[in-house]
Amino acid sequence: MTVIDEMGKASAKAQNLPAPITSASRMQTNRHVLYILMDHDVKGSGKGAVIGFLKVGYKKLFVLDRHGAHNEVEPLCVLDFYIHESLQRHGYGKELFQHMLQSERVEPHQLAVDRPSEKLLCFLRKHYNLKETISQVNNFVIFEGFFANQHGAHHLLNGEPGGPAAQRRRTSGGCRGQAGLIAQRSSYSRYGNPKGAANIPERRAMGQEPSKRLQDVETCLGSATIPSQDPSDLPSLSKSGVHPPNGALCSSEEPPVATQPEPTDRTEDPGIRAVAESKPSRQGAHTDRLPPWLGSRCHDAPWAPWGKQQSWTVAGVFHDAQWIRYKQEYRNTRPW
Ligand SMILES: CC(=O)SCCNC(=O)CCNC(=O)[C@H](O)C(C)(C)COP(=O)(O)OP(=O)(O)OC[C@H]1O[C@@H](n2cnc3c(N)ncnc32)[C@H](O)[C@@H]1OP(=O)(O)O
Repeated sequence: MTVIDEMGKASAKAQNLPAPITSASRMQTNRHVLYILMDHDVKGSGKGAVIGFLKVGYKKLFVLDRHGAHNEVEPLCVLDFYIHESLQRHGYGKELFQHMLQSERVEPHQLAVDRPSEKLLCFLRKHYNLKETISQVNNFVIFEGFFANQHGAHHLLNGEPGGPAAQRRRTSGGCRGQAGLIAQRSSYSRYGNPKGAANIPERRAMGQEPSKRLQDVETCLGSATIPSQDPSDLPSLSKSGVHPPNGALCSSEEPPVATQPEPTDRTEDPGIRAVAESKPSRQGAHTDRLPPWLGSRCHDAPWAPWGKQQSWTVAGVFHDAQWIRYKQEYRNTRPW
């Protein structure tokens, strides 16, 4: 947990975020999956060192297509990605990302990326030829080809085999947040407490034999270290190999993440839903100005605090333009 917290802090610092968006406590309360790249061969320590991590998870989003129409989708999203400063541009990011793609069984253009940094945009352009973005009004970035695979995404929703993130999405609340996956440079391990191990037979059942090298995270990560932020602290790191010093570097003078106000993941946004559901749908609505993405009734909403404007009822649920906009904004994991 300390290692995850420290990685989250380092990533936030690298991205100039006001607070970490990845921490062990957050991993326990959501269905995201954390891939961690580790080097076991750190000379001297015997504990291994963390090189970086990649956090992904499925999210319901409203995204615009090329015609400006809203689509409600649930893509796999890249939520946080970090390689230690001293090791960037050595190919480790690609190694980790590639492992995630294979493990989740997704193509790069099927992903949505949560407010990508300039470095990540360059990375995606270079390694996956993802250049053309489709403009959105939220902070997620999607690329040309995203809508071509919606059929595949639907399959995942309906129980087709998927990667760890898809499994976690399908897992009932009881197992929520209890399993993750560690990608190590030389071996892959599942991160989880004893209950989390319940997911392993599920992988077998889907014909995906767990690696012979599968281990409990306690044996590989529990004692691992993370390189410090300052590359100058790492004199033994070479361009060709990763050799952080022995016993390095979990120390931090910052207070623990748990004591800082954590950013809220508003994916569920129950408050917004409650407001929407408490409003009755009016009968006798206008039907002549339907938005392109909805084939249903259109209302005025004189009771709305924001005044009279268009609203729609879809499958019996009240919607208006502001609500849609609101939802888009608050589905982002980075509220700032
Ligand atoms: C949704 C999100 O998570 S947004 C946040 C993304 N994370 C960050 O910005 C944190 C800081 N950056 C990093 O941790 C890393 O640079 C990552 C994760 C983006 C990429 O990992 P790396 O190990 O550096 O990638 P890898 O070595 O496989 O590929 C290198 C390519 O990435 C891109 N890249 C990496 N660093 C930079 C940089 N400083 N400036 C511009 N492009 C960069 C380039 O395309 C580079 O290719 P090039 O060297 O030929 O120009």
